[in-house]
Amino acid sequence: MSTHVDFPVCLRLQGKRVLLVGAGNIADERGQQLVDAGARLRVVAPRVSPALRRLADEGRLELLERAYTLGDVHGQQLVFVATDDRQVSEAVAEEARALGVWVNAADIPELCDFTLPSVGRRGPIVVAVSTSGQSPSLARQLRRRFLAQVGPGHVQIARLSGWLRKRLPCGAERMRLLKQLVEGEAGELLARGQRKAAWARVRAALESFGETT
Ligand SMILES: C[C@@]1(CC(=O)O)C2=NC(=C\c3[nH]c(c(CCC(=O)O)c3CC(=O)O)Cc3[nH]c(c(CC(=O)O)c3CCC(=O)O)/C=C3\N/C(=C\2)[C@@H](CCC(=O)O)[C@]3(C)CC(=O)O)/[C@H]1CCC(=O)O
Ligand SMILES: NC(=O)c1ccc[n+]([C@@H]2O[C@H](COP(=O)([O-])OP(=O)(O)OC[C@H]3O[C@@H](n4cnc5c(N)ncnc54)[C@H](O)[C@@H]3O)[C@@H](O)[C@H]2O)c1
Repeated sequence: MSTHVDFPVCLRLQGKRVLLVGAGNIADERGQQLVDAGARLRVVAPRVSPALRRLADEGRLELLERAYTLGDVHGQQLVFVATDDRQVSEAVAEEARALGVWVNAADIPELCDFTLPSVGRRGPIVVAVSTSGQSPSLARQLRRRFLAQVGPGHVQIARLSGWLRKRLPCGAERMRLLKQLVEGEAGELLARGQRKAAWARVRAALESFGETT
């Protein structure tokens, strides 16, 4: 039995050049997620799903309606392949590897430099479950279960924390305050949906911000 474990990262794809080869069922969701993440996406495929065509019409991705050809990976920073032709996936992965560009081939682990976890989102919170390639079905089931535990209060805490970290100078005092926001009373109140009471606690904490530094 394989003992390897995959290493999780969260990529910041804003403005990055990403190639997606294939534009069918699987590519559909990938394309949407990549565009949402701000990637400069180029899609290459002879058959194109209506959703990907719509994104192209809206100018959110570049569409090349033709088969993959050697050279397509050149200049790209990340590559996804989701075709129904194993030989094409192999050719794309080979070109990517020759150029040192990371590649994911849907459902073909041996061609993957990275795999995709099962992902769910609530605002800025991302729940991602990987089974290191052992059971994608289990990854999906666990992801659904974990995501159900993330409530609107958690999203508010994350957003509030993000807002505060932009405005308060970093340092021990800010760290204490932001930790308190999650672990203390304000966090509990927000998680229970008691926004007004939570805000009162946050305001009080903000008023005393800096007093102990
Ligand atoms: C999580 C998810 C993300 C995504 O694709 O977006 C994803 N597969 C999903 C679903 C899914 N895929 C498959 C089934 C059928 C049941 C089953 O096999 O369990 C289901 C379940 C379903 O469809 O319900 C078949 C399958 N998948 C792979 C193989 C090849 C092999 O195992 O050798 C085969 C057999 C093909 C065959 O038999 O021919 C391989 C991979 N699939 C991965 C990711 C990577 C490892 C993830 C991990 O570490 O857990 C990895 C290694 C490479 C990659 O694709 O990146 C997505 C969940 C979407 C969601 O959350 O809704
Ligand atoms: N991860 C998952 O959850 C999952 C589930 C089902 C299937 N799959 C696998 O994903 C792959 C794609 O499945 P699908 O349902 O999206 O297939 P699909 O038939 O809907 O789409 C295939 C796409 O590949 C394109 N293509 C074919 N030859 C090409 C070439 N030479 N150059 C560029 N593009 C080319 C087609 O134009 C089409 O857009 C299959 O290998 C399938 O086994 C993955």
